[in-house]
Amino acid sequence: MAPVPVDTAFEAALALASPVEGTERVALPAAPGRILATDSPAAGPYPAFDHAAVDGYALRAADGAEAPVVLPCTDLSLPGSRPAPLAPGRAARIFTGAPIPDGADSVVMQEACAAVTLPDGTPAVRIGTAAAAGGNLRRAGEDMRPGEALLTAGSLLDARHLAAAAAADIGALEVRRRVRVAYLSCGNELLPPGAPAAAGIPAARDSNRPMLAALLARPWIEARDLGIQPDQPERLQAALAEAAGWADLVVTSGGMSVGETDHLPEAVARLEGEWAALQVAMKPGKPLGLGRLGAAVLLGLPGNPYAAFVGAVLFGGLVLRRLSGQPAVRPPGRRALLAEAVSRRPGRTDFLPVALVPAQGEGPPRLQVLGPGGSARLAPLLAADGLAEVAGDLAAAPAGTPVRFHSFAELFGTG
Ligand SMILES: Nc1nc2c(c(=O)[nH]1)N[C@H]1C(S)=C(S)[C@@H](COP(=O)(O)OP(=O)(O)OC[C@H]3O[C@@H](n4cnc5c(N)ncnc54)[C@H](O)[C@@H]3O)O[C@H]1N2
Ligand code: MOO
Repeated sequence: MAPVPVDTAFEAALALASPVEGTERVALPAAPGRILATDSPAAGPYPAFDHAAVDGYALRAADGAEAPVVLPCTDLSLPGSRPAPLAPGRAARIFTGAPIPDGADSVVMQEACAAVTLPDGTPAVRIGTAAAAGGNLRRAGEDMRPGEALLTAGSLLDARHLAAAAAADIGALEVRRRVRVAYLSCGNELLPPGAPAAAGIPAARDSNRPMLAALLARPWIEARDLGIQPDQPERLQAALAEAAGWADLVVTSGGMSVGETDHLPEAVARLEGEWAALQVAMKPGKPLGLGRLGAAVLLGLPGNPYAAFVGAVLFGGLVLRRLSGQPAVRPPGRRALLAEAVSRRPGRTDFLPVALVPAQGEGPPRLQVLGPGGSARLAPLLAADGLAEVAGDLAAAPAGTPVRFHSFAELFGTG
């Protein structure tokens, strides 16, 4: 089969997924990290009422237009109380956040005022600077108005959304149900870290499940670990059937290649699922399985740990975003330049672990490629800031070659 370009593989992955149906209403404390299901307008005005922006004195601007002026001041407005209407020609002591008394339309900061006493003993204030209409006060609804568009469906709810929702008197939000993801590793040679190996049998530590568990540890995802499956079609079939009965997405790693021990395609076929074993023109991550089992999307990642990581963040991330109802587009990255030459042949798109070189002046960020390449290498990732995508059609990649830089924040969906 001819290798498919990376963009074709992204499109094929996207075409398999559609947003999960089902929503739930959650109170704000349970909403962070969930995906908003419906556009949510402001429920109340923010600010909720006209209030003072500073500690000082409320008055009619007209009464303080020409400073200095002394105004009787016997009224008080405290936060959390309702002040009496303010009579003309008078001032009211007011504190930050307290309601503006009816009649007042200006606040003068206390630093520009002095408390004085009139000859008859009445408390008064000497206003030292001219008052401006609307000065030092915040009007109800000047930031958000009830009914006005506020939160957009598909948003991953973070601190900004929560602050705005609460301020606009939204107590609960309609979010999409969690995306259910089941994942497993394939391979007789695999053992979990720390598990004792059988005497004399070389064992490889399963790093792909912990990697996937970490990527899936998001509030909008419900993940189920289906363990390590041996290279036996029946066992794989049983695990996949269990996964597909529950999950929206099933992710496997290993068993994707062409050897006799690679049983995944057969297990999917026996379950009457669809399965396309793509050869993607990328390095690493050439073998990629895309399919469907019942209602679940199937994503088959290569076993090699770096290849599995790249496939998981690129294709897994895209499918997950689509399933979750978030905007889902091919990871865009941003334009950056290779700081040094990379040896390559035209044909496959490279995904390389890179570190941002500290900026020197203007221009796109420059990237240092880390460690020797190889689809099984993990150590170079540890010092990386993201992945560089070197376009497949480039015959060579000298220093200064423009690439797409995918930050880990972008790839992990946290940026
Ligand atoms: N004759 C060919 N052989 C291979 C080809 C090919 O085109 N022709 N492609 C190579 C490429 S590229 C890749 S990538 C791998 C993909 O193989 P599989 O997906 O079938 O993966 P395995 O064979 O099961 O394992 C490969 C490698 O990775 C280790 N592994 C597997 N799972 C895990 C895990 N969960 N945690 C850590 N390490 C894992 C496994 O022990 C092997 O070392 O095929 C090439 N071969
Ligand atoms: O495509 Mo494989 O992932 O190079 O090792």
